[in-house]
Amino acid sequence: MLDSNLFPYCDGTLHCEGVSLEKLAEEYGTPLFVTSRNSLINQYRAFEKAFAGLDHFTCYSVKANFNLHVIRTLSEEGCGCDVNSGGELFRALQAGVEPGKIIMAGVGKTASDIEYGVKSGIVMLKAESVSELRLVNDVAGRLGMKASVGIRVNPNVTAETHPYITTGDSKEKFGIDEADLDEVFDLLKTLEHVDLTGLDMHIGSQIFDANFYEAALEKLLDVLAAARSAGFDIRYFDIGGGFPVTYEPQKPATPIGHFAEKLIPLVEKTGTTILFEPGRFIVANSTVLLTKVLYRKQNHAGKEFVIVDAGMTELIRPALYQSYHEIVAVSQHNSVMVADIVGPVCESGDFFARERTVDRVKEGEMLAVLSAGAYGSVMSNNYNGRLRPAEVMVDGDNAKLIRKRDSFEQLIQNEVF
Ligand SMILES: Cc1ncc(COP(=O)(O)O)c(C=O)c1O
Ligand SMILES: N[C@@H](CCCC[NH3+])C(=O)O
Repeated sequence: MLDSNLFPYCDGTLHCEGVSLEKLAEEYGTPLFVTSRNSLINQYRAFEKAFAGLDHFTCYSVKANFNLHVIRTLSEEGCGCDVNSGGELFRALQAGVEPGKIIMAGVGKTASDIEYGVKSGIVMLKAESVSELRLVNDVAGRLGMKASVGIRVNPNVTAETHPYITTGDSKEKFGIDEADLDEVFDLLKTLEHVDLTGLDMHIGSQIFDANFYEAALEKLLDVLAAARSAGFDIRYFDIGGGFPVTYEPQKPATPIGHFAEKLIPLVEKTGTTILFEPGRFIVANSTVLLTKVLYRKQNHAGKEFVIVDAGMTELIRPALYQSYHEIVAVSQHNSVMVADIVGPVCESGDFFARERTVDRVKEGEMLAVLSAGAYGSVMSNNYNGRLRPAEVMVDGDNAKLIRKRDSFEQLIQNEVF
């Protein structure tokens, strides 16, 4: 749900901060992602305020939105980064984030991801299997270095969220089972190029109930005690991300302060720096996807379709997770209709909303798909020969292009023909 202070209607037109979305669509075309810089800053500060009493460091999970300007805006506020691959590490470093503020996750890191992380001197690589620990040791040994490593523990806690984004259950591929950790500690004592510095969990995304964190943390605290009694100097205790946002006004997210109240007492006496990896919480509601109504049509069954110029190629969340995104007209209307809002892609799953009451827009008018800042642009693709959209960041009355629209030439540039 948008912050109406940052996305207000002025003279009947939706704005991002001080800039009219109509004007942005005219200047940059559609589909277009428009991000409020101050929304990013406000969310980061709200997170920091909630956990202010705790010795912690926040590493924004760049997988949610890896645009260089988004990363840089947060990094200028003092935030670090959580990256999931060499490619994301490259982005974070390019955006100017210091390696000493970066941690690396990833269930399938390659030797080159690991080498890049170790060479760059990041804070901690989070290992997710025994084989990975051995590989990290080999890579670091070859480099003549010692790698700072955290173990991602799979706490076997099934957080209630969409099944595709729950990650702390033992049915999922993530992390190392608690039951295997004694063996892991024994192995680590033999690995000369690995320094176990942290423990880590991440139980999923868009989690409303803090009890799931509590249940997982209790297990991670047992692991901390076991690691210490095995002689390891654990400095980082990483709780992951997953903090929720409101997509539907009828389903408001649990406030971040509630998570802080529940979690701080559990971890404040660990004698470690607590790491957080929020992604969605920081970026989801910072961005709208602007799209133009190409056609309207009714079929004989009385169904109304609004065909827009953005689709699952720009925002795949409704197709992949049946996610709800609010949709509003950029020019205010005073009458509504029930329609399917669908994209141009040749897939029946290419819709933003079905049977939704929306403003009675006409062809050529603009819609804004809200809460498109997390897992939006980053998951966009060129299926159907679609051009990934441009992105604009607004700060007060200023708008800046932060990503150009793909071109036809880019569609074939890597093909050897
Ligand atoms: C390891 C890890 N950390 C952090 C995140 C960010 O999650 P969210 O965007 O829900 O905060 C994810 C994604 O779920 C993740 O896999
Ligand atoms: N892409 C998912 C979130 C994935 C979280 C990454 N582990 C979404 O849009 O909700």
